[in-house]
Amino acid sequence: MQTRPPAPVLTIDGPSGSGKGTISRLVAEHLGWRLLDSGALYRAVGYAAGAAGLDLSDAEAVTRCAESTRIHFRAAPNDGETRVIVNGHDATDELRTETAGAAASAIASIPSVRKALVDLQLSFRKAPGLVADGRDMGTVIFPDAPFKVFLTASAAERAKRRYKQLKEKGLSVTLASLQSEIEARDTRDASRAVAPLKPAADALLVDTTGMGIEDVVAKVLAVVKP
Ligand SMILES: Nc1ncnc2c1ncn2[C@@H]1O[C@H](COP(=O)(O)OP(=O)(O)O)[C@@H](O)[C@H]1O
Ligand SMILES: Nc1ccn([C@H]2C[C@H](O)[C@@H](COP(=O)(O)OP(=O)(O)O)O2)c(=O)n1
Repeated sequence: MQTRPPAPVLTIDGPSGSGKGTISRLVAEHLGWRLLDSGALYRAVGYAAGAAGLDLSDAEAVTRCAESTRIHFRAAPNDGETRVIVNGHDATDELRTETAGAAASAIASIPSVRKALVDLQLSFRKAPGLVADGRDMGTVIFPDAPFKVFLTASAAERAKRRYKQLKEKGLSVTLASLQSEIEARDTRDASRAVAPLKPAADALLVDTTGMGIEDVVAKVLAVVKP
């Protein structure tokens, strides 16, 4: 019996505000591939743990929460933002805040929490292909991915982008606090023992500081060969 080769994967890793989400969505649309926003899974677990009143440093309790939380993505009508449904509740709005990002980063440093989310992430790999956005897509979850990119940009530029994005969504934030939150999250994500934020050895590094979105998309698409 012939075994079919696994569906191709393009991994897009990088720090907060480097453009992973935006670029992944545009590239997945262009290729007609599926999309995995792995950060949303960590945000969802952080949110569910908070809603249950758990101490986010209680590894056992948060792991049980990661194992039992039901997370679904639902395409929004009219090409709107994909909704994230956590235990039956549409938590999309709650998940996009910096508080949710910090909670996600905290619970993501617990190895057993990461383990609890592996099978769900692997299940997104289906024909015709997958664009996977996160911190460890190219290093841990899909190490055999044929196409890998690592996006970066200066912390100042990433803070500016996030500021504009959150303001447009009507959230009240300051540039200085965003930059220090982003830097604190970078440090925690890059220094944890398991699956730290770092480029895969075979990833193309793209510094997007000063680059427009269309230029980044073109550069990333050039990595994907038929
Ligand atoms: N190259 C770029 N130039 C300018 N703004 C960008 C660029 N890439 C992304 N953005 C904007 O920056 C914000 C953060 O991007 P996002 O894709 O959410 O980053 P990440 O997923 O890495 O945190 C968004 O508002 C997005 O439109
Ligand atoms: N593959 C992943 C994705 C996210 N995480 C953790 C670490 C990140 O700080 C948080 C939030 O990730 P997310 O990609 O949603 O955040 P940004 O959009 O980059 O600000 O989750 C992770 O550890 N591994």
